[in-house]
Amino acid sequence: MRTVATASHLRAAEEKVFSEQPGVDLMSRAADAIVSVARVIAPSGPVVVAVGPGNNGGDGLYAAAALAGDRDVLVWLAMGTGHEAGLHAADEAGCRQVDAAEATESLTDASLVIDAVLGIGGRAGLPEHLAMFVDAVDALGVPVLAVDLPSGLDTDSGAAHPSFRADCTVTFAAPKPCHVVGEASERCGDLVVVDIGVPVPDTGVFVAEESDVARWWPVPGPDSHKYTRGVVGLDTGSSHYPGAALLGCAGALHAGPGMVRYLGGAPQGLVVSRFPSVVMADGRVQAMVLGSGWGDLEDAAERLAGALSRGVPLVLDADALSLLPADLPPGSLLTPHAGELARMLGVQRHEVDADPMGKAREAASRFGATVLLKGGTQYVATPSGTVTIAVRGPAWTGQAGSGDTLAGACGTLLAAGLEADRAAILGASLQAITASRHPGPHPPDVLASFFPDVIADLVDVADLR
Ligand SMILES: NC(=O)C1=CN([C@@H]2O[C@H](COP(=O)(O)OP(=O)(O)OC[C@H]3O[C@@H](n4cnc5c(N)ncnc54)[C@H](OP(=O)(O)O)[C@@H]3O)[C@@H](O)[C@H]2O)[C@@H](O)CC1
Ligand SMILES: [K+]
Repeated sequence: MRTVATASHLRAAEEKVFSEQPGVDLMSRAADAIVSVARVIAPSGPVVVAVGPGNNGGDGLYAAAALAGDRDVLVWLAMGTGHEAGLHAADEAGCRQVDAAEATESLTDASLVIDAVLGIGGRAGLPEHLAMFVDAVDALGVPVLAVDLPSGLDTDSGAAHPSFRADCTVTFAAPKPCHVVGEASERCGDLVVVDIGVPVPDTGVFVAEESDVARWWPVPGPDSHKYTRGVVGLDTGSSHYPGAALLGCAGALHAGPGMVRYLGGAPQGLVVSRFPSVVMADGRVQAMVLGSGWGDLEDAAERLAGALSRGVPLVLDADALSLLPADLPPGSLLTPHAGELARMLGVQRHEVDADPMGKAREAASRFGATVLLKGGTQYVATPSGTVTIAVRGPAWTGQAGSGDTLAGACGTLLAAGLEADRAAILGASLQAITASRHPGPHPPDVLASFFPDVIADLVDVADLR
């Protein structure tokens, strides 16, 4: 996992470095990293560097100077001025300064555009002349390497302001919110996080990576059997929504449980004919999943009370989220989407949309349980206040039933003994990674059927480390 830091976190950390190590040259370290990545993306050919007035531009100018040793480098002062010492270095190294028209014309031959206009000091959006340049870059498909972040984005949010669209972003010390949440994260391309000697501040916000999923996945050992691997009970679905039972079972089974018991109100024959390994008899379970596809079941409160009396961690999804008891069993997980979270907190949906991380954290604190806020960006908030953003996937998973399979998968992971936050991070990330590796409009149960291959591949790679 990586810590996510805001612009002000980073500024405070950088100031500390400057006060403790006067004269330290962070900019040249940043420039070295940009040059290394630029050479990988575009080993030869002319480079156009769009430069802004601040230190982000300074990074770009020193990188331009280094690249000019063996290729044509054109420098465009996109805001009219640039970092003085960096500009001197670029001039000395033979970079050619161009105006907006020449920068745009030169795109036809360019192998790479380096966006060093604005970084963490930038205000969101782009002036008209830069927006036109970005349109030209996009139209010609020239690869873009963004320095720190694609200029135009707001460092601290996922909002889709007019901005560069990078193929790769080289950022320093830690990912910022714009790299990992919302539509902004889609503009960053591949993210390379470089250590330039600025210590990563403790923010309590993290982003999960595929390697975390691989390392934390509960792989059975030589002496494992079905009860040690974990038995998950599903009280999901109903006669009105029998499909939810199948979707929950699909998610739970394909995440690798020791056993799935189906204890809900959908026709048992339906479940067993589709999933013959699912056991219909009640008995011992190590975790329960409740609520998906309940609709307005008359005995919902009794069902929840019965599950609570087992004293095992619960995944409470969908309709069970409107019945939250005062005391949830330790290790329980709530899996609302934004609308459900708004209802849980008694606020409007737009308030959740405006501050999804804050609202997920508020709910975790209020209900004393881990909260997985589902959506394009998935937040896992714990009662202690930490928030982890799950691995992001394509929007193919935005469809009815995805939440039911996800709740099933999280139930399997809780039954395996994982803490609720790990179970949520792994379940949500697994679904996203699977959708990335098997893109297309697969229904949620079909997508879940690819989980085993993806898990096996992830775990195999982890074994080799
Ligand atoms: N600190 C360090 O040690 C290190 C920092 N590093 C690098 O520095 C970057 C941060 O540098 P920074 O603080 O100079 O801010 P930066 O993003 O270059 O922009 C500020 C300038 O842009 C202007 N401006 C802003 N928005 C605008 C707009 N929409 N339209 C037009 N103008 C706009 C703004 O003008 P003002 O607001 O003052 O009017 C100001 O002149 C960071 O991202 C990283 O790349 C690395 O070298 C590692 C070491
Ligand atoms: K930039």
